[in-house]
Amino acid sequence: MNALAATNRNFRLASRLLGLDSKLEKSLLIPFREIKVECTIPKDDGTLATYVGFRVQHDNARGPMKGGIRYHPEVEPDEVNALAQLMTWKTAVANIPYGGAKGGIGCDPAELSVSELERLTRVFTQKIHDLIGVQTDVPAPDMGTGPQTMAWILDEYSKFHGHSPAVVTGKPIDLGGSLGRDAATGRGVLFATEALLKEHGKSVSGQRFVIQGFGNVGSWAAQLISEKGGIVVAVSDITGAIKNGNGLDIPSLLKHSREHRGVKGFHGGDPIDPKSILVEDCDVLVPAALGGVINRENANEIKAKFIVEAANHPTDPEADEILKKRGVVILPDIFANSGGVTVSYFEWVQNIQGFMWDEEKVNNELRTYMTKGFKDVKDMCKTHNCDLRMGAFTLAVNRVARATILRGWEA
Ligand SMILES: NC(=O)C1=CN([C@@H]2O[C@H](COP(=O)(O)OP(=O)(O)OC[C@H]3O[C@@H](n4cnc5c(N)ncnc54)[C@H](OP(=O)(O)O)[C@@H]3O)[C@@H](O)[C@H]2O)C=CC1
Ligand SMILES: O=C(O)CCC(=O)C(=O)O
Repeated sequence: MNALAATNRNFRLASRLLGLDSKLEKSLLIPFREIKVECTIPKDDGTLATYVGFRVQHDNARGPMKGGIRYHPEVEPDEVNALAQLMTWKTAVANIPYGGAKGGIGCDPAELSVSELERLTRVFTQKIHDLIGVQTDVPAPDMGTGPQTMAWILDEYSKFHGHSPAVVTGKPIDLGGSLGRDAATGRGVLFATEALLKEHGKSVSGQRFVIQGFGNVGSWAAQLISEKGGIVVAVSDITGAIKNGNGLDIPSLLKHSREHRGVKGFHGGDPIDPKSILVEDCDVLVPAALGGVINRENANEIKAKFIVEAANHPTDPEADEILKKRGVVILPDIFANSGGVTVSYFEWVQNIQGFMWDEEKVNNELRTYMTKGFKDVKDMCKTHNCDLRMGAFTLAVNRVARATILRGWEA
């Protein structure tokens, strides 16, 4: 099942649990706007190259649409649509005043030079600048993008609209970024995991973790989990996978990964087949890379008791069913990785206020939001006698439906 079909299915299940009117259901599913643009840039060697960029704005009933921009070879319209819809539900679970959007460019950032990436980002921004804005649609980083990408978008957007730091989040601190945003998704994953484990009479300390992906989210999650006494026994990225049953030394692995552009070759563990990372023995599995990686091919082999979805839609519905029957507890993406967009919200608030918070305030507020989010999800699980994914979906869909009804349908 592709990402969009899977996301639509989860939405429809939640809608049925809530007893939503079928017309409202349909209206909540259809995106507000889908943008597709062709971005042609001169490469460093003088030849021209064309890339296709997307921005899907899913829903704005609760506020400006919000979501990352992904640079990855597999970016395609259905997936961007699914990710945009997930952002609508994620901002609603977090209870921050946003709707949902997502964007992406089909490209391999590892094969582009820094100046090619800058040209591509600027052309993309030129094509969408009229459709994004501080109160309309606020992009942020996702896979393959980061603070530098946001700085280029900010600069290009500001040429048309005047200096507008709040038009993107996840910016460099020197351009109005928030302290704590870089680590926020990983820190949110830690807070979410703490809340989940506490519910089961456990703590992070002493639990064995496996993490797929060692980019922004995976590497921060690994660092913060290990600082809390969690034992990270295996990690993978695109270059390979490594394992150490006694726990990987995460600070050394981070240093190695920065110096060698990947985890491959790290001497503090044994290399393993990256394909086996998800089925390695552990207590908590943290997928923090691509979508759809947990599916019917591997769901029966997964050893973890808990799955914390740091990536977006890592688990497809067939795997969800298999894992549920096997008693594996899944903390869904729209709650587990909401720390990133929550601190993006704090960044936007700081930009609008023109006042910078210290990092302690950012992290404390994040903990408050994540703790409240977990309680709200659990309350919905009780109300609807459902699992955590449906708890999160019913919470979100109900909030967005209420806002939509309150705003009215008059033309
Ligand atoms: N950044 C954010 O704030 C948020 C991100 N997310 C989600 O988290 C996930 C990761 O995003 P982010 O950390 O930002 O992205 P990054 O680009 O920073 O990192 C992605 C990581 O995944 C690795 N990777 C890519 N393909 C594979 C593969 N086939 N097997 C194993 N590892 C792979 C990459 O390896 P390499 O570096 O070697 O290419 C890299 O380590 C995505 O699903 C994203 O949507 C969710 C919420 C917020
Ligand atoms: O920080 C943001 O605005 C969005 C991050 C994002 O794309 C996500 O949560 O998937």
